[in-house]
Amino acid sequence: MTMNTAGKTTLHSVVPGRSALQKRARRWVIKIGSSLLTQDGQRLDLSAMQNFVQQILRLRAEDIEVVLVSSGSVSAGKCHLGWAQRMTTAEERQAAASVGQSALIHAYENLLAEGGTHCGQILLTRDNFRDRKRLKKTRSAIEMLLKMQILPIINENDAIADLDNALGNNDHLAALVSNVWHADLMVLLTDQSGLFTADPRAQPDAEMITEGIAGDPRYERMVGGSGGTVGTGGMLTKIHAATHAARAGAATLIADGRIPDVLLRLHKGALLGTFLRSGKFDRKLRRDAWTRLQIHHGQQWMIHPMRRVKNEVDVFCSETRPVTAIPIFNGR
Ligand SMILES: Nc1ncnc2c1ncn2[C@@H]1O[C@H](COP(=O)(O)OP(=O)(O)O)[C@@H](O)[C@H]1O
Ligand SMILES: N[C@@H](CCC(=O)OP(=O)(O)O)C(=O)O
Repeated sequence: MTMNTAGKTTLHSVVPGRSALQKRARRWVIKIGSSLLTQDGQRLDLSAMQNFVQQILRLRAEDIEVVLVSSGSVSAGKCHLGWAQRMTTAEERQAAASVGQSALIHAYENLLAEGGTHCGQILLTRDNFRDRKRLKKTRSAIEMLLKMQILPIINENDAIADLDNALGNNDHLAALVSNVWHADLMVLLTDQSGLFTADPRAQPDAEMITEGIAGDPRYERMVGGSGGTVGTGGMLTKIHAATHAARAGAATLIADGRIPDVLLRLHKGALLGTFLRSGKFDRKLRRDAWTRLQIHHGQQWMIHPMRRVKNEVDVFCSETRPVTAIPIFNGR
């Protein structure tokens, strides 16, 4: 913050830090990858699922709306069918997804019932995002469930997806859902701490990126494929998803879902994982969010209205001596 001789206070940086953004995000899309939901890519890991469900219920108790995008149907189906071998045809994958999806949703429903609530399953393909009418239908399905305090659990409809309508991975699906539903934050939970400068399985000395801008072209050169046997897209689909979600203003967090209470800690502003800002959201914040400034005059704090000039905030003060100013975000 600087002050010129005319007694004009200019606040140069009005975009809050990631911690503040995490605390303020009210609409979360949370995507959980197969590697976190299954034990070694085999049967569903019910205790891990219970842990995620409990965290989501606690977020909801804090007035956060949550939409869950859950992978796991193909792995669960393979296990149910006793298929140890690798699937070779698209039809086998479809069958595994069909069987596994019902097991997956049954497990979620049982876990949510313990918390006195339900889930609503929504299975989508690319077709559901093709035109305005179908987009509206997708959004209204999500919103109705939320209004009824039911947790929407979304997956790709792999049982019927074909070359024309397949999305291919749930990172992409989570980004589409974030855009349709106007999420503030998309959390991609995976089996690594975040995005590293190289695949940490191949390069153990790679460093984690803690914060950046979604769409930064340097990230594409850092990622390798999926490291495990169950995940599909690796980090590449996650950074593409972040770029996509950012277009509608959602920030993305890529974090390790095995960290105890990871979602709750993120909500408290903890600096875990990789935070990828949406440039669009930042611009919107500069434009809309700061409504007044609290300014320290002598012994008193006073509220000043403010004036915006381009992307900066100007405040006229009656006094010429330096002041301390705290921006007020949307009235808070
Ligand atoms: N630059 C990178 N940073 C972190 N992980 C990476 C990177 N490049 C590739 N990966 C791999 O991506 C994997 C996570 O993606 P994936 O297996 O598809 O998980 P999920 O099932 O959670 O979507 C990691 O286990 C890791 O080996
Ligand atoms: N729709 C598929 C998951 C596809 C997918 O993106 O998997 P992952 O990389 O583990 O998140 C399933 O339910 O098995």
